[in-house]
Amino acid sequence: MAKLFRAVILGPPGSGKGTISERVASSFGLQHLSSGDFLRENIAAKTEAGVLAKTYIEKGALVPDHVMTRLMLPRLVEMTRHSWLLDGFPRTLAQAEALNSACELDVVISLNIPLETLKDRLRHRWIHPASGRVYNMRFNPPRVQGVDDISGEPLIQHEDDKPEALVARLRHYKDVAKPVIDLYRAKGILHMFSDTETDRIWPYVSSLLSAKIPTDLADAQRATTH
Ligand SMILES: Nc1nc2c(ncn2[C@@H]2O[C@H](COP(=O)(O)OP(=O)(O)O)[C@@H](O)[C@H]2O)c(=O)[nH]1
Ligand SMILES: Nc1ccn([C@@H]2O[C@H](COP(=O)(O)OP(=O)(O)O)[C@@H](O)[C@H]2O)c(=O)n1
Repeated sequence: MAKLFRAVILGPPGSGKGTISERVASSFGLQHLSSGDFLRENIAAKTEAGVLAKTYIEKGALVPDHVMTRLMLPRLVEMTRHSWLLDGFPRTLAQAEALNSACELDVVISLNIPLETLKDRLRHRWIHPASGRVYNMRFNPPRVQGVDDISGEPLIQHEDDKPEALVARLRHYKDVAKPVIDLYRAKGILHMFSDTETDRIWPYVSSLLSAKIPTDLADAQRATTH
């Protein structure tokens, strides 16, 4: 079997992790696992972890490490046979250490986006809750205002994208992320991208992954997509 590829994308809320992850998934065939989407699925399904997580997310707080790792590590075990890109997990040093003991990462992509840009984007972010599809009323608006392009269902704004929760989230992110970034830098797998536009970052991410993804894996993916 071809060697599997493991990547993580780090960045503050609104930095474009979800947007870039979707491009990675469609260009390189990696499975994209968004911890935010997975949490929202658990909240919608009222699982034990979901009910607990909801109380934190509504306050703009992080879900405790033991809840996150208990949710995510079993999900990763289900994806053992796939190459994947993790988005939103790990968020803290404790989560990064738990992930370390479960698997070895090949690449960490870190998005470094100015604070004003983040605030501006999140204010305009709307999602389709059933699918997790993300719109931005300016960057990628839906074809019909307020309505999902595919299902025709109404779009909503996350509780945690509303102004009250937003500022607390952005402030907290930096403190918590720094040791995670330092850990991956020390391991020599960190790749940092700084810009205000996803479209300018994407070509660099794409060429990094083209260089890093093992040729036999890329060949296998080409064979399945053509
Ligand atoms: N204006 C603008 N908006 C962007 C850009 N990249 C992503 N967005 C939007 O910004 C919001 C946050 O992006 P998302 O990928 O959800 O970020 P995440 O929170 O890091 O996963 C979404 O509404 C995106 O559509 C960009 O380059 N410019
Ligand atoms: N590892 C994680 C991931 C998400 N979360 C929570 O879930 C929310 C939504 O996650 P997300 O990844 O969709 O959103 P962003 O905060 O990246 O925009 C976060 O704001 C956190 O409250 C967490 O506590 N810990």
